[in-house]
Amino acid sequence: MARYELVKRSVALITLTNPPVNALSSAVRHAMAKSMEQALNDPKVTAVVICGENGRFCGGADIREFAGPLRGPPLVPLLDAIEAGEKPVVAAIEGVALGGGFELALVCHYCIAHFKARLGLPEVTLGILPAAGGTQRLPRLIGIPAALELITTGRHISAQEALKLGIVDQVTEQNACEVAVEFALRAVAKPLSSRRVSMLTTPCPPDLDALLEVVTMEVKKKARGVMAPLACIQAVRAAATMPYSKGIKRESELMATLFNSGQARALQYCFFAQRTAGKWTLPSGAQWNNSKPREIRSAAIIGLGTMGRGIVVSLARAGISVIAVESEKKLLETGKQMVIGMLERDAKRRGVSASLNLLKFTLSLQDLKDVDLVIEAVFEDMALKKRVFQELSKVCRPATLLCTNTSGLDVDALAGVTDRPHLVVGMHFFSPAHVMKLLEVVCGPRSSSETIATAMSLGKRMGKVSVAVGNCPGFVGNRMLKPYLDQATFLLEEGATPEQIDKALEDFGFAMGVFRMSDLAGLDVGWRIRKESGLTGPDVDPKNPPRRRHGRRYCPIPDMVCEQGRFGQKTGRGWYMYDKPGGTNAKPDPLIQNLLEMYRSRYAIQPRNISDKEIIERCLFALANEGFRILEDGIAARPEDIDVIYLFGYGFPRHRGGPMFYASMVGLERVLERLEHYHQAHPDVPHLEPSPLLKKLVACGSPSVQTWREHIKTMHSHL
Ligand SMILES: CCC/C=C/C(=O)SCCNC(=O)CCNC(=O)[C@H](O)C(C)(C)COP(=O)([O-])OP(=O)([O-])OC[C@H]1O[C@@H](n2cnc3c(N)ncnc32)[C@H](O)[C@@H]1OP(=O)([O-])[O-]
Repeated sequence: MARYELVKRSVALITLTNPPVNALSSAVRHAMAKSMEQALNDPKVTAVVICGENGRFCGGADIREFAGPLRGPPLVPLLDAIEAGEKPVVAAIEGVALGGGFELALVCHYCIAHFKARLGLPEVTLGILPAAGGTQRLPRLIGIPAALELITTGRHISAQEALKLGIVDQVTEQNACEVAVEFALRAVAKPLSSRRVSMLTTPCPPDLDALLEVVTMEVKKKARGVMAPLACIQAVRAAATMPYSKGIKRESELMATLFNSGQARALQYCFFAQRTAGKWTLPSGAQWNNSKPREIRSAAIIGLGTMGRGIVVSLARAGISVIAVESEKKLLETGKQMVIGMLERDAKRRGVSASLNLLKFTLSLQDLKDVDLVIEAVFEDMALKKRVFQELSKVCRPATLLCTNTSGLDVDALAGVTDRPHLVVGMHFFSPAHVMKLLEVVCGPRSSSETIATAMSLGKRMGKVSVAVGNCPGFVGNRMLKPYLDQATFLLEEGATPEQIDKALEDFGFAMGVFRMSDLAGLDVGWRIRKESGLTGPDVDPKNPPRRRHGRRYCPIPDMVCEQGRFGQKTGRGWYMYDKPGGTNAKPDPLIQNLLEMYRSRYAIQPRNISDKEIIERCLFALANEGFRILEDGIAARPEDIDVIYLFGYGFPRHRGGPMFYASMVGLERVLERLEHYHQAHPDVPHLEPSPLLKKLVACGSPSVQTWREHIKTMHSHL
C-alpha cells in the first residue's frame, strides 16, 4: 500500500501503491504513517519524497470506504504530522492529485508536478468538502477568491495553472519523481517554517463579506438546493477569520453535517453509477471486457439538421474523418457553414486548431462506399429511414456499420431492410449533440456484440457517457418521459398552472421545469409523433377533443396549444410567452390561463389547489414506476443505467441521484403506497399502477438500489 526505499543514500522515497488511483484507503494511510515515522526517525534520511505508483500521485480518499465506519488512522493528524516534520518533504505529482491527494500535496513542503498532471479538490461533487485541511490551507496559499473558486466548483486545474497560482514549485516534462529527489537534496537544511502552509496568514481581501455574498448567490443560482458548496464557503470563511487550529475544527464540523447527508450519498452513488454504466453486458455473456470494438477511422453522417450537425462536430473533435451527406445543395451549403462555424468556435474556446481538414461534404451516397461507419440522422420518419438504410446496404462495403440516430423508432425494423442486420445499432444522441454528454446505444436483437462494443467505444471517444439499452418505443429515456409529461398535463387539467408545476420541479432541483423544457425543445415534435401514432389528427373534434384515447386518459391541451401555432421558444409562444421568436425569457401568458379556464369549464372540471408535494410525487413516482417496468422488461440492465440516462440526458438533479435512486431514498414502500393512492384516484391512468417489480422489491424488504438486479428475473432481456 506504500513502498519505502532509500534513494541517493539519504532520501526516503515513499510510493503509494493502491491501484488504480492510489486512493488513500485505511491500509494506505496506515502504511504512510509507518513510512513517515521511519523516515523521520532514521538519521540517514535527510529528506522525503512522496509519489504514486503507475504515474498517478493520488486520487484522494477511498470513496468506497465512505459507506462504512472509519477504520485506520484518520487523515488530518497524519497530514499535520507530515507538515510539522523537521525534514523537507517533496510531493512528486504525476497523473492526478485530487481531493485528499491534493491535500497531501499541500502539506508537503515542496511540490513538483509533471506537465500533464491535473490537480483539484472535487469533494464538492461528491457532496462533501475537502476536510483534510484543504479548506484551511488552500486559501492561505493562494488567497480567498482563487481558493473559493476551486473548492466550490471542484474544477481540475493543469500543472501550469497550479504553478501560476503558487500551488506547485516546479513543472517538469521529465520523470517528476526523479526531479523531486534532486529537488529534495537541494532543500535539505533550508528553513521550513515558511513552507508550512497552515502557519501562513490568509491574505484577506478588505471586502470579504461582500465577496462571500457574491459567491454564495452564484452558487445558489447554479446549484439550487445543493448543500456542499455553501458549506465550502463557510469553511473558507473560517480560514480567513480564524487561526488554523480553530479553522480545522470548523471544517470538521461542517464535514460532519454533510458526510451522512442524503445529498452526499446521492452524489457518491452518481460517481459509481457513471462508471458502472460503461460496463455493458448481454445475456449471451458478451460484455464490455470480452468484446473487441472495431477501430473507426472514418464515418459518415446522413442529414445535416440540428442533430446531424452536432454529431459531425463530435466526430471531428474526436479526430475521425467525416463525410456529411445532404439531399439538396442548399441544405448542404447551410449545414456546411454551420458545422464549420461550430467547429471553429469550439476550437477557439479550447485553444486548439479546428479540425476542418477531416470534413467532406457531399450530395452523393456513392461517396460512402469506403467508410467504416455511417450514422443516419434524417427526419424521424420510419419510411424515410428505411429507404436510407436500403440505399446504404447497396452502397457501403459489406463490413460498414450502419447506425441510426433515432429517438425512439424500432432499430430492428431498420436492421431488417439491410443486408447486415448484425451490423446495425441505434445511436441516440441528445440535442445539441456536440454539447450533451449522453448517448443511448440501442442494441437490436440482431446487433452483434462487436457492433455494440464499437458504438460504445465510439461514444467514449467522443467524450460521451454511453449507456447500452434495449430496443422498444422510446428506449429508456423517452419511454420514461411519457408518463412524466402526462402527469404534468393532467395536473394542468386538474387546476395547476405551467408556472406552478415548473417551480415545484425547479425547487426540487431540475434546471428547468417540464413546460419550460418543452418550450425549449419545441412542442411540434411531440405533436407530430402523437399525430403519427393516431392519438390526434383531423378526425378529432377540435372544439371538443375527447379526454380518452386508446382506452386511457388523454390530455388534449398540448395539441390545442400547437393548433394555435405555439411551438415554444422558436415561435415566441408556447406554454409561456417570450419577447420574440427564439427568445429565452419565459413569462406566464394570460392566453394560456384563459385556455386552461375555458377548457376546465367546457369539461366541468372543478379546479382544485394542488400542492407542490403532489406535483413532485405524481411526476416523479410515475417516472420511476416506468423505470421499474423498463428493468422488468430487460430494456435497461440495472437501475444505475436509468439514473445515468436521466442525469446526463434529462437534467435530473445530480444531488438526488436519478429517478431510481431517488425512489430508493424516499423509500420504496412509500413510493408504492403513493402510487396505489394516485392510481385509485385515477384508475384510467395505467402508468400510475405500481409495477410488479416495485411490489416485489417492497415485499423483499426494499433492498438497496445496488442489489435490485438480483431480484429482477427477466424472462428475456432486450439487451
Ligand atoms: C477526510 C476526507 C477528505 C478527502 C476526501 C476525498 O479525497 S474524496 C475523493 C476525491 N477524489 C475524487 O473525487 C477523484 C475521483 N476519481 C476521479 O475523478 C477519476 O477516477 C480519476 C480522474 C482519478 C481517474 O479517471 P479514469 O477515467 O482514469 O478512471 P475511472 O474514473 O474510470 O476510475 C478507475 C477506477 O478507480 C475507481 N476510483 C477512482 N477514484 C476513486 C476514489 N477516490 N476512491 C475509490 N475508487 C476510486 C473508480 O471507481 C474506477 O473503479 P472501477 O470502475 O474500475 O471498479
